[in-house]
Amino acid sequence: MPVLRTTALVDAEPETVAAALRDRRQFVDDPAAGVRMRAVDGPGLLGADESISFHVRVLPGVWIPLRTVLTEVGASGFRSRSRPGPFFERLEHQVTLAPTGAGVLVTDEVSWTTRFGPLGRLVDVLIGRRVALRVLGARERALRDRARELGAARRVVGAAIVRDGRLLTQRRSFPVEVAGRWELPGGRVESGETDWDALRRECAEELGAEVTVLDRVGPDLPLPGGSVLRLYEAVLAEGSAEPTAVEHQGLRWVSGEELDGLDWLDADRIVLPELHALLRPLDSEVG
Ligand SMILES: Nc1nc2c([nH]c(=O)n2[C@H]2C[C@H](O)[C@@H](COP(=O)(O)OP(=O)(O)OP(=O)(O)O)O2)c(=O)[nH]1
Repeated sequence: MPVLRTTALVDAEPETVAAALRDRRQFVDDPAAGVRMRAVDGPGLLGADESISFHVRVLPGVWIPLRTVLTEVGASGFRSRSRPGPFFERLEHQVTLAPTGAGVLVTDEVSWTTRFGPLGRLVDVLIGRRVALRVLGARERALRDRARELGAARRVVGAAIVRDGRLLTQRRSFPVEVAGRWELPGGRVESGETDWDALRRECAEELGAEVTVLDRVGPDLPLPGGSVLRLYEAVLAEGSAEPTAVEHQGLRWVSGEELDGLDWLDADRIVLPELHALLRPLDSEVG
C-alpha cells in the first residue's frame, strides 16, 4: 500500500494554522497545479463528516474527480477518507499539526490502494505519486497564504466564561439579521489593545463584570466580513459584580446538555465540541 509523507513548516500560530486547514476559502482552484478543490458550501470552517470535492489532473487534459469526507477533526489536525473512485479502492489522508519554536510543523500522510492489480501499481508508480505530491504542494501553498491572511485579519475576541460547569451565553439584540441568536461576550479588538485588554473591556461594557482571561479555545474562526473571531476561556474575577445583560436581550448560564440546542451564530457553532470539553469535569478527561 503506497504511503506518501510530506512536511512543511508554517510560520503562524497553531490556532491560525488549524483554522486555515479547515477554512472553506482555502479550497481554491489552482488549475495551473492541476488541482481544483471545493468544500461543500457553508460558512466558516469545515467540521467532521463534511466533504471536499476535488478534480485532479492526472495527465494533460485528463482530470479525475475525488470526493473526500473528513472523518476526524481536532486541534492537532484531521483525517479524511475518499470515496472509492475509478482508480482508487481506498485513499486516506491524515494531517497532523505540531507547534514548534519556529512555527507549526504540518505533516501530511496519504495512503492508498489502487485497482487493476499490477497494472494499477505500475500506473501508480509512473503517475500517481507525482500527482499526489503536486496536490499536496498546492494545498501547502494555499494553507500558507490563508494562514498569513487570517493572521493579519482584524480580530474579534470572545470569552467562554465558565462557572460551576455552565457557560455564560448572550442573546444578541442587533443587528436585525442576527438578533435573537446566541454568542459569547466579546467584540472587536481596538487598535493598540491586546486580545486580553479587549476582552476585559468588552466584558465590563456588556456584562458589567470583571473577568480573568485564561487559555485559547479552539481554532481561529473566520467571519463573513473578513475578520477573525478568537475565543479564550475566562472566569469571573474575584469580587466581580454578577453579570447582567447591558446591551443584549438576555444572558443564560447553559449546561453541556443545553449547549447544542441554542441558536448560535454560525461561527460559534463550529467550536461547540471545544465548548463541551470546557464544561466536562476534569476527571472525566483522565484515562
Ligand atoms: N462578541 C461576539 N461576536 C461574535 C461572536 N460570534 C460571531 O460571529 N461574532 C461576530 C458578530 C459581529 O460581526 C462581530 C463582533 O461584533 P460586536 O458587535 O460584538 O463587536 P463590538 O462590540 O466591537 O461592536 P461594534 O463596535 O462594531 O458595534 O463578531 C461571538 O461569540 N461573540
